[in-house]
Amino acid sequence: MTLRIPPGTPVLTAQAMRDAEQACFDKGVAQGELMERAGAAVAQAALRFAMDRSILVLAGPGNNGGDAYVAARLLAERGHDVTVAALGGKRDGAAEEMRQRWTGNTVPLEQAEPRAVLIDGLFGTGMSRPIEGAVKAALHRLVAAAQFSLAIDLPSGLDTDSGGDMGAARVDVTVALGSLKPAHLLGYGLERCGHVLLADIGIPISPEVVKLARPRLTPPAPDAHKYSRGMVVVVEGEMPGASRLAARAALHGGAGYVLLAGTGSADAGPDALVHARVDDAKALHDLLDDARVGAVVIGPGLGRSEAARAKLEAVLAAPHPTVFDGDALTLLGEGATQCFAKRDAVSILTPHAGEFARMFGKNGRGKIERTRDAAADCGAVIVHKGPDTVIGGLTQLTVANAGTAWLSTAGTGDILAGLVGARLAVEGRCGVCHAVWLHGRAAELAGAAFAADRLIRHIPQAIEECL
Ligand SMILES: NC(=O)C1=CN([C@@H]2O[C@H](COP(=O)(O)OP(=O)(O)OC[C@H]3O[C@@H](n4cnc5c(N)ncnc54)[C@H](O)[C@@H]3O)[C@@H](O)[C@H]2O)[C@@H](O)CC1
Ligand SMILES: [K+]
Repeated sequence: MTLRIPPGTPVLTAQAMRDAEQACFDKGVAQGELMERAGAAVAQAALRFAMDRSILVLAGPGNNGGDAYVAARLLAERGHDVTVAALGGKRDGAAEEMRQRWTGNTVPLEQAEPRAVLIDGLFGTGMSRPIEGAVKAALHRLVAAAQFSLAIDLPSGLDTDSGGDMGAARVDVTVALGSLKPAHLLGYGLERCGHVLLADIGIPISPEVVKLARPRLTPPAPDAHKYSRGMVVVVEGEMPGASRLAARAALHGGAGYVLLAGTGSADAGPDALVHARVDDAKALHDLLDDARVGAVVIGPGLGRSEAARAKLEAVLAAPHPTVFDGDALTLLGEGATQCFAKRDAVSILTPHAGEFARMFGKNGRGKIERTRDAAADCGAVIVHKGPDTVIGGLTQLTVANAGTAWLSTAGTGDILAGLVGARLAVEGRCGVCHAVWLHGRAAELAGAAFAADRLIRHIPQAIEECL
């Protein structure tokens, strides 16, 4: 049982999990065997927290309920006072076998009395519709009255692939079986799952999606110089503070040379930042005619005027890897897919939910699928920001719960754009995920109530932790 979810842990959708289980069955592992392992992992976790308190196990109609019956049996064998609150009668396959092997106290779900410890095995990855009135009421009543609650695989009432709410109650601990699911990291799941533990139940997994890992970074080579370290051009806009934040983040993010292309006024430091006067799109075009440029950042504070649009066009036409953020994304709006699909150079898009919806529309699918599809349509890397950032367009989709809620302050997105630019110039496309991790780690190091400026100071320490 893993107490802290290790870096790079696979994240499987409901279907991918079913496929992985099926591959196990095809190799001759019986369904009952997997269910025994799942129930044993749940019982092991519950034992840690239950002490000698009485336990109520909710057992639903599917295999999540089968796991619940196994856990109930194993806990009762250990001398615990266990009651099962069952939903439905006869089950199928291994779940029915486990129900029959349970010989202890059983009551119908809706008549169950609360106990100190609650184990929720009503629904897992098979949730297909919102939980209905009486069942939902019983679930919420019993979870609220328990001193400690633990969910098997997922809190019942979460949509596995989107983290959408279908009537879930918040539990203290969730034991994820076999792998993480998107709902452990996305949307409502972030709050409803409580502390997530991961139980290895021996199902081989080949992941399409992983949880963001701390990167391993390499220091500059002995013969490095400022240009070989990575040169970043940040395009200054109508709100120069935002682009300065991005430029300073790029400087602290490991780039060798950062050039702010705008008014050319060096009044607002730091002194290491190089200021180039760029009055219009033509001047920007000329500035970008430089093979040493490793990455361009455009969007923070850019504005939405015709002049801003002309600068954006100049950057789009340039051959350099580029981070498109904020106003650059808003200016493109619905035309984004077409525009990026025909761009040859590497494009990294860093939209928040609103910018993403303006470019790619809103539909009912989960954040992982929407990000993956948009990245594929654009031929770009997309960092779909939020407390549950999803990065699509690289070899593996990555989900990050990086940082803290204190990141919800003005300027932190500009800093991420600059940091992505720096890591892109230093390491190429793989640097995108690294930047997201460094940004989150810098937020942890910055502590409470920081202003965005202060976040930048913590980036070098975050980098040092990865060397
Ligand atoms: N497939 C396997 O062999 C294994 C599955 N495992 C467990 O099995 C779970 C998935 O099992 P299932 O696919 O059977 O699905 P679930 O047990 O999550 O639930 C499916 C059942 O609930 C019903 N249902 C769905 N939504 C409902 C609603 N709103 N109201 C009332 N009934 C509803 C369905 O009709 C079906 O009978 C995993 O989360 C995990 O706990 C583990 O035991 C490991 C092995
Ligand atoms: K559950």
